[in-house]
Amino acid sequence: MLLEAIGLHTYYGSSHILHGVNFNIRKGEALGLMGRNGMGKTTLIRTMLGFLTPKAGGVLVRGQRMTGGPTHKIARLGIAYVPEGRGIFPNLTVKENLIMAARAGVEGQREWTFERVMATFPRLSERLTNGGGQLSGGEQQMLTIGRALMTNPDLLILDEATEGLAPLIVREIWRVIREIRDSGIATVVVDKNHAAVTAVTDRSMILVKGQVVFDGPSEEVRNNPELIQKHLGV
Ligand SMILES: Nc1ncnc2c1ncn2[C@@H]1O[C@H](COP(=O)(O)OP(=O)(O)OP(=O)(O)O)[C@@H](O)[C@H]1O
Repeated sequence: MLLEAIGLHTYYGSSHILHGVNFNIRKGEALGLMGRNGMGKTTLIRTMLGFLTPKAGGVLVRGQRMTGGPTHKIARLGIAYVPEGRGIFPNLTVKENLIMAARAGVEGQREWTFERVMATFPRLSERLTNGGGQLSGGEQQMLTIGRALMTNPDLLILDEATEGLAPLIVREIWRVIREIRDSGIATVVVDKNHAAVTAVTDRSMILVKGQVVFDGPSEEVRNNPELIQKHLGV
């Protein structure tokens, strides 16, 4: 198992957000994490990455106990995170942003090179000498994903990667997510678009008020309009 959470209870101050959440993902698996606003998706991710320490429950990364972090050690175990909003260096060029992030994966793999990232994001290859801060929102999102890929992760976690972007860019991001999945990197995709999520993932989880109400094949979500209406519908 790449990443596993057992019985997580996470709080912000006195608000109890996660109520005994179990989570797991294995190598190469593509998992959709869904639920309406405020149901705890980001809190779950942030707890598993060590940014938050749960009051009860545990986090295992590659079978090692990593509850509460440290986050940099979890990242070094091959877990890359693309947070909501963006994480780039605005004063560095696109090329510098990418090169700075480069490293071999946990098993020494270097499949995601600068050249491969360029081939995946042709748009970025036209902006190499631009500062990160000069890019459009969509391009910044691509650069954030590109930086994550440069670390040759075994698991990539994408939190609302398409949020607020133009339709054309959104389509391109979904294409890239598919490509990443097909390259064998495990992915956790958090997104409001359940049709798109279930189309690119094998398995889906649905959170309601900090509890897992569904964990099963994405196909089952796709074919169950009632489930969608009840837990995901607007
Ligand atoms: N830093 C914080 N301090 C206090 N409460 C918070 C904090 N961050 C989130 N919350 C609350 O925790 C709950 C879960 O939020 P979370 O961001 O995990 O939900 P989410 O499912 O990711 O939704 P969204 O799609 O809105 O990001 C919400 O009620 C939110 O208001």
